[in-house]
Amino acid sequence: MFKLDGVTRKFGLLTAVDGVTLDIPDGQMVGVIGRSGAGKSTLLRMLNRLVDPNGGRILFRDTEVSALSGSALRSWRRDCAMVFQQFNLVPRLDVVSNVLHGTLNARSTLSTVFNLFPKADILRAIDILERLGVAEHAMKRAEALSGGQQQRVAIARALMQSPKVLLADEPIASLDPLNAKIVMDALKDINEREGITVITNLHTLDTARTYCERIIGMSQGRVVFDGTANELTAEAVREIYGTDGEGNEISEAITSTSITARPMPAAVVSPSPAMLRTASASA
Ligand SMILES: Nc1ncnc2c1ncn2[C@@H]1O[C@H](COP(=O)(O)OP(=O)(O)OP(=O)(O)O)[C@@H](O)[C@H]1O
Repeated sequence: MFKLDGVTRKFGLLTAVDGVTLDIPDGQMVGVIGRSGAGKSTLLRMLNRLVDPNGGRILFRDTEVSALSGSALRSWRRDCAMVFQQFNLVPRLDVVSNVLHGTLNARSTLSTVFNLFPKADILRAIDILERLGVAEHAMKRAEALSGGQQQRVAIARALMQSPKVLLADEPIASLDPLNAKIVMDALKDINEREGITVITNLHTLDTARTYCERIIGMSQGRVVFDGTANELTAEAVREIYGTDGEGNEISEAITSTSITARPMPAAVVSPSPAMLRTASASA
């Protein structure tokens, strides 16, 4: 389990994450929501130490993650894999080699330079690609795939590390609703079948509601909501997202993709300019 105790990150005078204290049991699927700039990415990046906290402690089981350095830190980054909004694949490299690069940390430089991978690893990579429904593209260059396919390859690369935790930083923000659904289904499946803890930042409230057993709402670096989808009342949503600056409530439709396509309520067919500003600020 993760234990975060007063975790803080400042950038100059700005406090991006402000004294976050949380316990996350193994095997949970957690969605982190909040307005743009609320501190979601910084929080996630501190968990695998892409960003160093400058206050508080992060523990995973018996390991103090926030104190790791050198090879212990590299090993933690293997255990705590991450996927990103922009996939971060090597575009001109074929899909299967991209996935095999998930084993890079564990391999010698020489075998990496010559792209020499053991047969067992190659078969495993193909297995994982098959499970994610993209094995037929194994020999294509990553750049030839659609966004949704590339994100599934990125997830395959993360799984190749046999992680204990999978972090996903806005994994569907660049995808159309159908691909967003496929990617979220894949993350949910990994969480349920393998018991891997999944912690994902999401811009869209309805996605968090649909997929995450636990939702953490952040505002100005602080956790202002921690509960289930059912507990996420209109009042809690208001506390997380605030108002549009003119006192109007933020409509849930504005924090929504249409993964679960719903008719737009009349009130948001013609949103006010302030609401549009809020929506694009959080897009
Ligand atoms: N490397 C950095 N240097 C300076 N400021 C930063 C840095 N990273 C983040 N910030 C600031 O910290 C605050 C929180 O940023 P963060 O990216 O964590 O928010 P977020 O909730 O993930 O937003 P978004 O949904 O837009 O990605 C923002 O004000 C941002 O500008």
